Amino acid sequence: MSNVPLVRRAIAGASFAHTSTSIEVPSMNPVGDHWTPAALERAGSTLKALHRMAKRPPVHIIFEDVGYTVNASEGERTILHNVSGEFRSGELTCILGPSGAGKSTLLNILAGSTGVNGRITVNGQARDMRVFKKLSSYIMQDDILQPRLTVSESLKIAADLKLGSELGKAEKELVVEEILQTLGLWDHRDTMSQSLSGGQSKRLSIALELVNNPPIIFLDEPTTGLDIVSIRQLVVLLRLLSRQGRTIICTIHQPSASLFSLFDRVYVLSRGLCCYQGAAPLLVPYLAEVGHVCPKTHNPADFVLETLVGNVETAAQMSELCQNGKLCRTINKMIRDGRKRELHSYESIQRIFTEHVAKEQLQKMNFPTSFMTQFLILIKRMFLQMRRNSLNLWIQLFHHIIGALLMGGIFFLIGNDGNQPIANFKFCLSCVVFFMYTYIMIPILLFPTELRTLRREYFNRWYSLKAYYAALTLSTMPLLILLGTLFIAICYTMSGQILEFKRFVLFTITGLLTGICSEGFGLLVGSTFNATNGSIVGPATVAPLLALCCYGLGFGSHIEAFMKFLMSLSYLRYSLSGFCLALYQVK
Ligand SMILES: Nc1ncnc2c1ncn2[C@@H]1O[C@H](COP(=O)(O)OP(=O)(O)OP(=O)(O)O)[C@@H](O)[C@H]1O
Repeated sequence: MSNVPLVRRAIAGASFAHTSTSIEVPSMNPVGDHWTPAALERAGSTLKALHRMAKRPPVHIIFEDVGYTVNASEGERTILHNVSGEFRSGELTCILGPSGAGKSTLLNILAGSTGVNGRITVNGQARDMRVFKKLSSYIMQDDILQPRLTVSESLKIAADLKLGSELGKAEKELVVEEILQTLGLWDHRDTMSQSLSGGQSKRLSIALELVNNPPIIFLDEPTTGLDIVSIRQLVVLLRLLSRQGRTIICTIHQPSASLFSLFDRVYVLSRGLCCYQGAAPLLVPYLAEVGHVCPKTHNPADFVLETLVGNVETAAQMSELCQNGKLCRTINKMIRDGRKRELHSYESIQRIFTEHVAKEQLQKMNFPTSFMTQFLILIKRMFLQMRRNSLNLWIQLFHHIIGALLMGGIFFLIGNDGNQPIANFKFCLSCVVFFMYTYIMIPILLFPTELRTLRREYFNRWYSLKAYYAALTLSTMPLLILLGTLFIAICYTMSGQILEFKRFVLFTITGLLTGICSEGFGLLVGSTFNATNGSIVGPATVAPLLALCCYGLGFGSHIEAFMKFLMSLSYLRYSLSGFCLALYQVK
């Protein structure tokens, strides 16, 4: 990291544009060491460097009378009752409240969920989701990282996808280095994501979204599953990032007293009502105003939650006092800091995105990179992960070899025996069943896990679904072709079929096409159901297709029109015909 200058004073003020008196300088750095001179220099320099890279304008969100209703089994249910509030750039805000209060719902709405009443403005202008999506990142509670990529590989791929041609290769590498340093992941840059600890994984999730330097970051329960030390490290890190002008909003469960004081702004929700909004130190006096005096030795965060859970009336009372979020309690110093001076107008944000791109182009350009670039990066990532999952490859290889040997053994040399056409037909049917079940079950079992990563990356506009689907389908193709051909080569020869090149190729193509169609069907099931339900729904759905594929054998031409229609829906029927024609069609 010789290319990153050491600027000690950055931590003390230069890069902390919004430091206010109520907030102390954190006592630990993001990697958990005490603030030794070296750590100060390292954090200061990288923050400054990140700041230099930060070309995004600060963003200030105001929401007014936001209501959200869902259709539940018991009828319409209001989750948010016309709440208001504001989140400012340069501040770390936490949304606090008892379980079921509506915290995640509010966060999702602010991040872009639709079907909401009320008004949301960004820097004083009505929010344009097209622009807002490019400004914000959402880090989910149960983020799944790419398990078989190292930390730096994951970040490089994120940089390639999210920065596109905005920066050159060398600059992207510098950005990756800086982020790794800032987030305390430099020493773990060559560690596989699956081997990271909970805190490190969370930091990597943040690092991945920091690559394109979004001015707004939403985090849903970022501290869940972490120990107290990791939680503190994470919150300190979020605070440091907010100091560079970012708007950081997170939901959180019961922060400790010391952690609570690290937040600049607290937004308390209960029963879908805003009960308090403002500076963390002003919460205790506010509670006293409504008759709930927090004992000196008590954690204010615990106290407010206990008060709200234990007393149904209190939520309404507190909500009335703060006008359901319209009134905000701030410390004078925070206002005096003059956040206005660096708040760009919303038009200026739009200008940043439109200055190089014509408006019509912008409408089409939903993603930072072209379809082809996304496809190439994704397919490379998929191949790399596949290559590293050698156990999976061995299992699939053995499955195909053992399956082929069994099939060849059962139907040994029946292909050349003119007395056994039915046995040969059964051989073809067995091949249909093998390709169908093998390739349906792989995506049903594996895709639900992958789907969580896909949701995060797609929601954060890394790539289009078209590019992902194309890469996913093509990435499995080489293995399918290789293993499918190996399977057919073994059982075709063992079962004594006619050794003609054309017949063998047609037989193989039929098997491979069956596998491809089954994989597509498996993806449909895998993206709709979880692995448990999918492994019931998948086989249960293809069983009728299998029955339809041999229905009508020996009926002659007397098949009802309706059954003919149903039979035509079974892709397995075409597979069976394909196998039989390859073996029996006279040239
Ligand atoms: N689509 C939906 N249908 C029915 N109820 C819903 C729906 N979405 C959310 N809810 C309900 O709305 C309430 C608020 O949910 P939300 O996930 O926002 O709570 P939360 O404050 O984040 O809770 P927790 O801290 O436990 O995660 C909950 O009672 C939840 O059951």
